[in-house]
Amino acid sequence: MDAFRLLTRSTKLKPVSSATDSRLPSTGKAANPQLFRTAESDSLESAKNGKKRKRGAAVQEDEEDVPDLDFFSSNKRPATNVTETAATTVGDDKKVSAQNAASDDEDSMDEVERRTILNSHKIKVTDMRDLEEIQAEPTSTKDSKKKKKKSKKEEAPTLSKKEQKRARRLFPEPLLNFKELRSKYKISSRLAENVAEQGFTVPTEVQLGTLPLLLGKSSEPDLLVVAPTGSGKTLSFLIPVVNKIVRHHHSHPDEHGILSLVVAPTRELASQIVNEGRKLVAGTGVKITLMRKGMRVGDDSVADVLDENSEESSGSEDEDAENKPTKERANVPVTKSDILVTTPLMLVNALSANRTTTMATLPLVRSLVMDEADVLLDPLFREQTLDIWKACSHPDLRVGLWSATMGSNIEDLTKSTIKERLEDLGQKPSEPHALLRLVVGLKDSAIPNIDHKLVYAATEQGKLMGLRQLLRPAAASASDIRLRPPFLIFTQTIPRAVALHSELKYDIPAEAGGSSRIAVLHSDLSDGQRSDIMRDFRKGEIWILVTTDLLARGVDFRGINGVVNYDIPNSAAVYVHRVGRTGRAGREGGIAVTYYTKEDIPYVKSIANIIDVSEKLRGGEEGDKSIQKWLLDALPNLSKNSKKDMKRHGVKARQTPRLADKEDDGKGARGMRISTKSGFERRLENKKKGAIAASRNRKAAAAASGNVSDTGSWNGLDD
Ligand SMILES: Nc1ncnc2c1ncn2[C@@H]1O[C@H](COP(=O)(O)OP(=O)(O)OP(=O)(O)O)[C@@H](O)[C@H]1O
Repeated sequence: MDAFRLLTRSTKLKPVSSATDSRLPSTGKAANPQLFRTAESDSLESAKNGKKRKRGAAVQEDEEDVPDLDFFSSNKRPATNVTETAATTVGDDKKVSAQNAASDDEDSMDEVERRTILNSHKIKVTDMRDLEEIQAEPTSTKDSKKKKKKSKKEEAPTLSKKEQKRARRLFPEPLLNFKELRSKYKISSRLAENVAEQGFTVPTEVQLGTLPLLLGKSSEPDLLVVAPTGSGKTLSFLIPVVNKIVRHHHSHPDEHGILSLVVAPTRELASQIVNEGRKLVAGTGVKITLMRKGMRVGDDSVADVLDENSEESSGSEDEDAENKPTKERANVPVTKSDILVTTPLMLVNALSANRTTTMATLPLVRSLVMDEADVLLDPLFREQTLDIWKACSHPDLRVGLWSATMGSNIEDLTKSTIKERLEDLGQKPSEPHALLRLVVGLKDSAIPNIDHKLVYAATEQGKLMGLRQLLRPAAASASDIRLRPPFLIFTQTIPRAVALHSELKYDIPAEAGGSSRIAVLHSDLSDGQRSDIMRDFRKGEIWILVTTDLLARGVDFRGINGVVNYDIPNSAAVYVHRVGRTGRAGREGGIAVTYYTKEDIPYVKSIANIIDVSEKLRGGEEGDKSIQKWLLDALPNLSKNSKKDMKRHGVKARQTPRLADKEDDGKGARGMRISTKSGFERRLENKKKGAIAASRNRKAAAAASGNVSDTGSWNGLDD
């Protein structure tokens, strides 16, 4: 069914060419999910891949005879780790050999090849530690290296900032194709099969860069990753996590408990990660669970464990646990899972009996993944996230922080927390390891494969009219925006999302499915309602979803064609995440429409800048740019304090009516309000009111003079 055609009703629109159609995200996967590449790296990679394929056959044969498990038997990794080799690089990045860690076979690339590939995919890897720390690191087995390091240490103070930067830069071996996961990085064969079953053809940039770092022979680093929205970060952190657990199960068959934690800011994202994880763990013996209220997860002596499979299939365990009185809760079984995926508050509550006791520890956790790490470490979630981090008390814990945006304050916080945690523990990790940062593309920028439309709508009414044009393309001739469902509409607050949904719900014609095609999703709904709406939107039964920033981050609706910022986002980072819900995995043709009004003008510059950078990243002619230089120059800059205030509260006049009413007497807020009745209901009501008023007037007029006057009018929206 063509949703767009139905929505256009009988209006005659220019037929959309199949060429345009085929560029829509909803029409399917992109041929290549990579966002950045050059002809040079393409040919180099295919040359390497060609060579690999030939060898791959031989590797495959070998593997037939080798029992899977051998790869994971307590193999103490060689000491040629990223850290120590990074130390030898000071002042001479040509000698960077950290990258060689995974490349001691004949296939390994030389440094020029690695640089070429990494640079053309815009991948930048940096050792984040202080130079002194890099240099002071305990050495490997070789004395010569020791000597070398010592002499480098002496040289360090003389290095300029630029030289230090260069010294920190690393060029690790990239992953050329998914087969290498097995042939070169020796991941579990079942896990490799599960990856292959997903049918991906080429690794995305973030996979190409991070998987060798996390799976290579070097000591696994702590890792900060900044990579574009929709670029496949989930797979990048899940594959190593699952593989590490498979290996752990073989080396420590008696150790059971939560070995990996994945923390995400929303329930929707956490549940999506579990679904992705389930595809990867099938048949590996690894279990992955979504944290639910009432689950017991801490360092608990209760031996009674809950079988994950039965728990997942019945789906009633959490409700039961929640409803149990406290006394009985002590007997609620401990969840039996290797990977727990959770939102911060839910886990903190579970570990501290809703903040009534000190936090229990999670002593077995070896990997802590923070997805959307910048928001997890933002003031809103920071305390909870840090509590969880510190509750992971194993000295060999590795952390991964992943997002499409990451402020430098997050990097500093990460460094200090890693230090503090080890000091508090009074123990050292069994292997020294690095803290690396990997950035794909330009930090904090929007993906280049979508079209941005920044639309001045002057007033709230203007925005509503603009949106109606998108919903009913009958009037589309007035604008050049053609947004086909499915799409998302973001508002600043829950009441505005609810009101906008009511306003629009009868705008979809009955023959197109009527009001069931549009829904609203926000955090005031019950968990069940939220899951149902997510399911129906994914299934294509809901075409337009009005929501808040609850869905701005992480959620992957593969084929959505666009995003409408009905209310401007509170920050540039939120813009990057919201618009990143379209254009996933390299899909072309996604559109991001942002409306702004008079009140928004002070806040628009940061968004205009993001659009400008994204269009520059995309390349193309100067004339193709949607943000003209004069606009950028004309828009006012926002002070630091106002930015902070905006980030916290959004546009003041759009805050929830009560708060805004208090502060400005309600006048401003009224102007910014979206009616909570649908346009249809309001029209009916106004008609009725008009009819009553008209009849009253008629009676009065007739009584007075026998004339008829028509004063019945309404101030609703034009449509
Ligand atoms: N190598 C690949 N080739 C094609 N598609 C891929 C590949 N890797 C992942 N994907 C798909 O890309 C989509 C986006 O992946 P994912 O949700 O992990 O993105 P993300 O980087 O976490 O985005 P966000 O920053 O928005 O959270 C998913 O549908 C995933 O299945």
